[in-house]
Amino acid sequence: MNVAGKAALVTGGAQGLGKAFSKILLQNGAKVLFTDIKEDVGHATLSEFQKDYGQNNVVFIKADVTSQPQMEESFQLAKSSFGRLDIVVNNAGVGGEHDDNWERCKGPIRCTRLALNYLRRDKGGQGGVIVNISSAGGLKPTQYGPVYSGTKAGLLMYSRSLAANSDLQQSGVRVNTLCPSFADTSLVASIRDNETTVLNNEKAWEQVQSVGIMPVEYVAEGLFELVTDESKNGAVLLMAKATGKKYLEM
Ligand SMILES: NC(=O)C1=CN([C@@H]2O[C@H](COP(=O)(O)OP(=O)(O)OC[C@H]3O[C@@H](n4cnc5c(N)ncnc54)[C@H](O)[C@@H]3O)[C@@H](O)[C@H]2O)C=CC1
Ligand SMILES: CCCCC/C=C\C=C\C(=O)C/C=C\C/C=C\CCCC(=O)O
Repeated sequence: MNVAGKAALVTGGAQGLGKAFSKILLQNGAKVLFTDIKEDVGHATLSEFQKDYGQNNVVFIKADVTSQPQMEESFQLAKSSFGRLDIVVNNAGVGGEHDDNWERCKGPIRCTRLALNYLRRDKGGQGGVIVNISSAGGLKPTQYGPVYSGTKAGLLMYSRSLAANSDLQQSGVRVNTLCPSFADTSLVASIRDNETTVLNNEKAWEQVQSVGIMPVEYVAEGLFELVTDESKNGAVLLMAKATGKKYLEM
């Protein structure tokens, strides 16, 4: 897929990986609507992007992926702003080991289901691609983040199962999963700063340092590949500092 002139919706795009994903799409000529719950950070990112990529090529809406009505509004706004929707990146997510963090899995599923109403050719769309942001922790156990790993594994298998659906394939929609190891964002910094509820912050931070931290721009290259390479459906791309990009045969 050539993303020039295409339209994307990215959740949690105000900062971190979501900002890097939005940026690489804009740099390559796509129009991007990004959502976030952080209104001030979202508006600052919006100004930066509008200056660099054009006033009409980027839109921000304060919207929470845990809210069905707010996400319905976000999808409608993307369609009315750009006249089309081709790419959806389910990125928004939080750390933390609370029981209710199953929303980390439910939020992207909610948004994937909404996305299908806009992308499917048999629903008036033009086909397209959904990329769900899981984690390396969705593929292998993270001893200090069992709820985190469990929710990310759930999202991974949801995405793979949907991608295997023949009706969806015929309707022109691809579904891929990106599984990064640690990247340089506030989510990872919150382990170091003791601001998240992993099971043991000190030991988890030691693990982060031994595994290594990737720049967000590098992870965005993986996202871009999953969006643009039309041979990829049901693909699972693991990215880690030590091993680079690796497609998994599962
Ligand atoms: N940073 C890392 O090492 C890795 C992160 N991930 C995943 O990447 C995604 C992005 O994480 P980071 O950029 O690291 O974190 P971050 O904390 O820097 O950025 C996440 C953004 O999502 C927003 N957000 C959180 N909950 C939201 C909600 N309910 N609705 C809308 N927006 C919401 C936040 O306000 C924030 O702007 C997450 O799904 C995370 O689990 C996956 C693998 C590695
Ligand atoms: C440790 C739980 C982290 C909770 C949330 C904060 C950051 C999230 C980062 C990621 O999603 C990356 C997660 C896991 C990295 C992959 C492997 C860790 C295990 C390493 C090993 O045992 O070899």
